[in-house]
Amino acid sequence: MSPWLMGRFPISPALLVSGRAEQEEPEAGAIPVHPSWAACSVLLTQVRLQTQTTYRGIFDCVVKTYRHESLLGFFKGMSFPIASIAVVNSVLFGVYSNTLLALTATSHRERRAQPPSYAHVFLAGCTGGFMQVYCLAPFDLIKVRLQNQTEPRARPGSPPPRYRGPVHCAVSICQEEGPRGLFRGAWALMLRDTPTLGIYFVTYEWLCRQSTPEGQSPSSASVLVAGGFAGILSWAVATPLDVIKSRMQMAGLKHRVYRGVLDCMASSVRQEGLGVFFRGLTINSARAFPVNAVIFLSYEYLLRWWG
Ligand SMILES: CN(C)C(=N)NCCC[C@H](N)C(=O)O
Repeated sequence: MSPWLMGRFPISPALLVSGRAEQEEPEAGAIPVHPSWAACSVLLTQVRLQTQTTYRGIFDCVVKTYRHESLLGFFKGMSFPIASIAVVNSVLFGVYSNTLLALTATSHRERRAQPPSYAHVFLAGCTGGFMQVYCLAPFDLIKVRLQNQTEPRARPGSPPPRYRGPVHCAVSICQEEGPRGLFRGAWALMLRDTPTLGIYFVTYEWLCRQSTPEGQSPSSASVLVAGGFAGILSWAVATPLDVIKSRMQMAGLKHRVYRGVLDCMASSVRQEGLGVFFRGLTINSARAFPVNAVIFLSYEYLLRWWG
């Protein structure tokens, strides 16, 4: 067994009380912890909490998923986001940098001596957010559909899940809902990402400037902290529309028709109250810090090498 799998996350109260965390074979209630599992489970839990009403919270969702679908259940729908992450982030950061270049006529290097105005940073961030929607929308839809499949792994005699994998999911959506079906929820995604990515880059710039002497480049620690907080703040603002986006993406499958973003908002609030907008907020914010700290550090290093 890999050393990572040896670290257990003892879910059952009996294990917590007895402190018997080190056991030979995983048993119901004890979830093996692995970094990749942790990352995937966060994404899956977030999507399920936002679109399904059967879970009482993060803990309940993790335990039920593990019991019904085993450890592999947490990796559902992950191959597409992993394959697409480089493309989507390149579009976002590429459009952001080039828009800032066009607006300020200064290169990345010159920008430390002549920092761009926050209005320019906001505008460039919004443009990046708007443009990334075109490539993010189909990948995100497929991820949400696959992560919402709660069937356990195929066993002889048990009905197969609706989608057998990402390619089958994409082909089925095209056949059943038309090619435009792949862009279901794209309006909500655009409304989510355009302003929040403006906020994301402004927060990052502001925090970097607060912790860096004038004219100097921010240290790696400043970049990590500023990137992490920019991620948390932008996801906190984005969560209400993230819930609506995920529900609209699932609507085609459930043959549920929303007349638009406002209709989806109104019907979700009518049925579940205002709290619906905050579903997945904790988990979104928790994953946002490490993910965005690393994203900004990579961005800064790449610009220093090539900028
Ligand atoms: C609030 N939003 C939408 C963002 N801050 N987006 C940019 C962050 C990208 C990163 N892949 C992430 O998932 O956090």
